[in-house]
Amino acid sequence: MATSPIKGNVVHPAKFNAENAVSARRISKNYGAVEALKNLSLDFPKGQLTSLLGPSGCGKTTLLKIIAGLLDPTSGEVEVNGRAVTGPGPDRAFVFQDFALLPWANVIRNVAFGLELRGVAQSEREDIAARYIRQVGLAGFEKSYPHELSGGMRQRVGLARALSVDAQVLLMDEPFSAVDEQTRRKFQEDLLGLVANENKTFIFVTHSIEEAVYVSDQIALLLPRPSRVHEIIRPSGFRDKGVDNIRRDPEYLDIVDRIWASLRSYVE
Ligand SMILES: Nc1ncnc2c1ncn2[C@@H]1O[C@H](COP(=O)(O)OP(=O)(O)OP(=O)(O)O)[C@@H](O)[C@H]1O
Repeated sequence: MATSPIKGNVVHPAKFNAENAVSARRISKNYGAVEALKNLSLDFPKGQLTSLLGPSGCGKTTLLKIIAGLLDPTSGEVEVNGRAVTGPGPDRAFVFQDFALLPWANVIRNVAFGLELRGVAQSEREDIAARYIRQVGLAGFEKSYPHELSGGMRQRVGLARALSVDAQVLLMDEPFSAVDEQTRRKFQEDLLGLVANENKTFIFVTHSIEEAVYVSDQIALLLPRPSRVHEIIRPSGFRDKGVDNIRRDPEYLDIVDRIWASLRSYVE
């Protein structure tokens, strides 16, 4: 198992030395006879975005749910800021693939829902929700209902809800898979802005190699089931070159190729 950064990438020293917000240690997870994860260890640096990338069914969602505290590992443990995870907690927020919005509640109530569950007073939670609704580009839609919104807008509501509870760790399970390509690219750009400005730790599951390379400070390549970390890649050289230049940057293209070379054996 190689868990060192791929040689040849320029690693931003400040980012490389960052402390870890989340550490998964020797995680195994069996579903009956199915071994999903086996002895998987991975650190998630604070304030950075780590993507989990790997063949379908390798256990990415399982790992995310274990970190969220929604699922117990068969063995091993997860620490968030040095404290062992024993269940869901306010330090982590989950952005679901299917948005998980309340159909009977308008946008502001949906965004404020996490705060409502935490007992925050209505005027305060609506102020906070309104701020994040603006931040994700949904100003003017506060009173709309989920069925009146496009898939991309619903995804933004889910993101605003996760941001508004002010969790330090955001867990995102293929958050952009249900939207069209243009919307997806815009989300990816916006996500880079959030990572830069919000000082939160993002853990991001995606099937897309290009998406992982575009948005990530760190990419963990997982092996097929029973899964563990095959390789850790830290793209860094193109991060400051502007969102429009990333996709034609030689380092970006090189990393995309190398990941594909690594993963293609599992799909052939
Ligand atoms: N509740 C469950 N009961 C039994 N097996 C399960 C359960 N949940 C997941 N699995 C199995 O565990 C393995 C890992 O599943 P998981 O959903 O974590 O993978 P994934 O990498 O997220 O998949 P994908 O990329 O297709 O979304 C798969 O083989 C899956 O069939």
